[in-house]
Amino acid sequence: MIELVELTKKFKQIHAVKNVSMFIEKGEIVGLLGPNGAGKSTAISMLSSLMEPTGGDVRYLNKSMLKNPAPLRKVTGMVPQEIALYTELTAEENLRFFGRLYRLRGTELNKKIDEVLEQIGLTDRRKEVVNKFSGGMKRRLNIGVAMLHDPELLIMDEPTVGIDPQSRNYILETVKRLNSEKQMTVLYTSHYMEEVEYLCDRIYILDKGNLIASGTQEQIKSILSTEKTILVQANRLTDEFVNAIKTNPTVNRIIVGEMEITIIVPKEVNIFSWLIKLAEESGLELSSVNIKTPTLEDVFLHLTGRALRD
Ligand SMILES: Nc1ncnc2c1ncn2[C@@H]1O[C@H](COP(=O)(O)OP(=O)(O)OP(=O)(O)O)[C@@H](O)[C@H]1O
Repeated sequence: MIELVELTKKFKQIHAVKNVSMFIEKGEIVGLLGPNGAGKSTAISMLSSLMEPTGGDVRYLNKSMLKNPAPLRKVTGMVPQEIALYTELTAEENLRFFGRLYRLRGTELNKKIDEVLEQIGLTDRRKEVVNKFSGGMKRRLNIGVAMLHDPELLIMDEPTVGIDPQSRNYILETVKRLNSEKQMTVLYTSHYMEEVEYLCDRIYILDKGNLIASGTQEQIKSILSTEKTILVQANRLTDEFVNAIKTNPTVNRIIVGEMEITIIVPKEVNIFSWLIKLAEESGLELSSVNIKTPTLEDVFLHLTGRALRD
């Protein structure tokens, strides 16, 4: 349905997106995962023709959209990261205002407003002004605005940042529902790997403007098939303990949290008993040592040496 072909964006000093190629098939939920500043917003701004690329192409149904983006715009709903609503107006008035911009009128508009309010779970709050809404409700209304013209493709730019867990859950479930009931195609950008793991059929991982991995979750995780991840939790950590692990030649990578350490070693390496002995020698009490099944976070760590949320 949509293809990004070697898409590039350079700002003066910054090469924000470097030769990124992606495709989105009809009916898929595709994830674009990467830490802050990875280039996700820049990539989707180019995809939705809000920003001109420095190089490359955006194609919709095999036609370039760079000179004439109208066909793609018509079928795209964009949920921006920033809330774009009139806070003095009610939920319903906002939808009416934006619906008119999409040239909806009369009963068609009323019907659409009712349908969207239902989908975002704000039917009973429709008469309330937006500045009384919680962050999560504003985000839901922001999504509703993008759905007014029945888009085939919904592009969501980190739609759950800074909201309460309940609203976040609601948004994730709404995306799933729209996809399964209305066959809506979704491009979902996030730096929360668990959201992308939960929602997406296929995933692209972006870091510093580069696409560093892509495929289904299984394909991406198979990058780690030669390694395993060990999670060590302790009541406290000491430099001595951490340094000993860091300098163990069988350890490929390590990430240190406040009370836990993630260690990546080759699959065949067994450092369980060594770790326990080391903890004893360092006077640490370990609360658990577990082998984790790989997550996308582990893949990111493996590929970049950094945590996704650094
Ligand atoms: N208009 C701009 N002018 C200059 N630099 C920019 C501009 N927009 C983005 N950048 C830079 O491009 C890089 C990628 O930013 P982008 O917003 O696309 O990342 P992101 O993955 O969406 O991260 P975030 O989650 O923080 O929005 C960053 O280094 C950013 O500072």
